[in-house]
Amino acid sequence: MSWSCDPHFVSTVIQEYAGAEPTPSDIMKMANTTYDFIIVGAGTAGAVVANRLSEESNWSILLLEAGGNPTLGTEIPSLYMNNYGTDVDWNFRTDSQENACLNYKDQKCYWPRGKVLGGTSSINGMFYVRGNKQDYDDWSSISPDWGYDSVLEYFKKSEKLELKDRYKNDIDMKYHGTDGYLNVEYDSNIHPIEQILINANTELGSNILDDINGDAQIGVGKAFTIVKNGQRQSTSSAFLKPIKDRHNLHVLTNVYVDKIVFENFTAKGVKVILKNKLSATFTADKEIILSAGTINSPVILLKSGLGPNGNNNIDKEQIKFGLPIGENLQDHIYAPIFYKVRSVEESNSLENIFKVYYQYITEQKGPLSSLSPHMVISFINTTYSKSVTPDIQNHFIVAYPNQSNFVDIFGKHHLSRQFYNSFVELNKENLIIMVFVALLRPKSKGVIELNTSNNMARIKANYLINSDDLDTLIRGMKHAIKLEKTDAFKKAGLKLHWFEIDACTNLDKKSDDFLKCIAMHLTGTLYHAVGTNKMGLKDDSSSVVDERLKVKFVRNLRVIDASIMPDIVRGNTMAPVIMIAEKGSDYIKNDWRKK
Ligand SMILES: Cc1cc2nc3c(=O)[nH]c(=O)nc-3n(C[C@H](O)[C@H](O)[C@H](O)COP(=O)(O)OP(=O)(O)OC[C@H]3O[C@@H](n4cnc5c(N)ncnc54)[C@H](O)[C@@H]3O)c2cc1C
Repeated sequence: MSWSCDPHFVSTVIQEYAGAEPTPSDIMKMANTTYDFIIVGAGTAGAVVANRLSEESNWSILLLEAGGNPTLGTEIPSLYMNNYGTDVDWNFRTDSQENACLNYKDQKCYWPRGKVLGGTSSINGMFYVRGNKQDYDDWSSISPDWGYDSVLEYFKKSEKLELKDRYKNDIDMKYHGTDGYLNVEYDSNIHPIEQILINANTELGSNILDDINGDAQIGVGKAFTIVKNGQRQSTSSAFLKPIKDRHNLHVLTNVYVDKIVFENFTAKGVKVILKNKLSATFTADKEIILSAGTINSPVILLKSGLGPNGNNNIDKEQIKFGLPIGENLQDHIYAPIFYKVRSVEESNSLENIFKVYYQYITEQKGPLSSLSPHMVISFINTTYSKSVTPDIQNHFIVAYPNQSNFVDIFGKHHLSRQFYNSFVELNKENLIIMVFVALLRPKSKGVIELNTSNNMARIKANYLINSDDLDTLIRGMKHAIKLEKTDAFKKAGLKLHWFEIDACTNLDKKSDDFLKCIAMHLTGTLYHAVGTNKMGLKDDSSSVVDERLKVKFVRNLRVIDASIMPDIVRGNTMAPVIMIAEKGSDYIKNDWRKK
């Protein structure tokens, strides 16, 4: 194909991180251009794939994103939860749950997802955690290529680890890269509250981990984050911004991809819908890569007619295959345990707010620039303490007195008024620590379906439908309750606090039934949904993509994002998605360089 460069659309228009929003005449012009590759979704994975494929200067790449450009809110680390419910959030809600989220409006759980360049890496909590070695060794039954030793090289490839001097000797660089695009930071300053949490966890038997992504995972420590000089490093800022001068990459924002267009079982292009409802088709000579995430990648495949029963509302001429698209949905849910201590520390006084913003604007330092004091995490195994694979992960979230943004956040989740009001009341004169006790390997699985009334996703999360999951959560909650008896918590005056939940009021607080009730009513999610386009062996009828991430039964179509995970990893999911994107890009390069 002859590739001529249109200066209006070259990726230089990203300027900082800005993609171009096409006008109708741009679209007509571009729709007549055939690209080598089209990537759907400039999110966590899509931005990485766009970078790696455009390294081949004779390939032309079109990256399409439904959302717009990053905002101030997406760039300031400690404001990340303030993005919930804004224009940069898809704002999904699950179907009503039977066993979970019972204290939320209509028993629906809220699922934020990034609708912006960088996708969910632009609105997430920035924790850089890779999971357990065993996770990947289990995936190696699909192909040895996915075993830990192999994927470690891809984790390292994207990473640029920044270490403060005093930590240099504590980190084994065998596990880390220093030349990648993604700045990963280990904040060496330990906040006094973080120190209390580390001390309390060690009293309960946890080892201190200097490196949660190193040799061992079980223990307690501070997480690494994707922050650089006090600013978020989304995959947009890390992987797109530095290559804005590459002329073979076009990045378009506010373009919604509706479906894949096939000819003779071969993916040929994508049909898109613009903000003004205009539609157009872009074509690709080599491949289409779906990186629209766990919810929307399956939706696009379902709308394209590849799902179970060929899916109802598909044009008659579309091909029908019956792949198990949308199944195998897994997520990390948590039950919260609350601690309180009376405190006069006032973070919300006007004077303090001015000081904090001024410090951030002038120096990019201070409370807005990092996730401290929320950075401690711990991994435990609740049945066998010497195990190397955890079943519970704990996050520790701190609310200073009168911390109004937590209240906003509960509001956006549609938690009940009763809970919301009692949290505000308690938070007036108390610092609150929320221990999010998260289940790492849920047996309950959900499904993403196509809602034919609006052509959007229908999320059947099915949380806690397998009773083993509740049992594991309860063991985790009991562990978190033991923190109250530690010297570290006693010295700090931290006391367990149970919020009144009507359905649980009459239960004995020491009973499993009470803990079950709390877990089912105050369920939260770490927002780690994965697995809806499962990777599997060729003859595995429960899988959608093969070990090279190609969609089965068709040609020139791949999925590269969180949806391909066969089983959820035992840790946060962003770093694994970036690894998957690095690896998937190499598969594409190897396949097409040969031709
Ligand atoms: C609030 C929150 C906090 C989190 N915190 C952490 C954390 O601290 N650490 C961690 O490891 N993980 C965290 N996660 C999870 C992690 O961020 C995600 O698992 C990961 O980013 C998913 O990457 P992805 O590429 O699969 O999808 P995404 O990053 O969501 O990318 C999908 C992209 O496709 C675009 N898109 C979707 N549909 C279309 C369409 N039809 N047409 C065009 N474009 C489309 C989207 O707008 C988006 O840009 C968090 C998630 C959330 C929501």
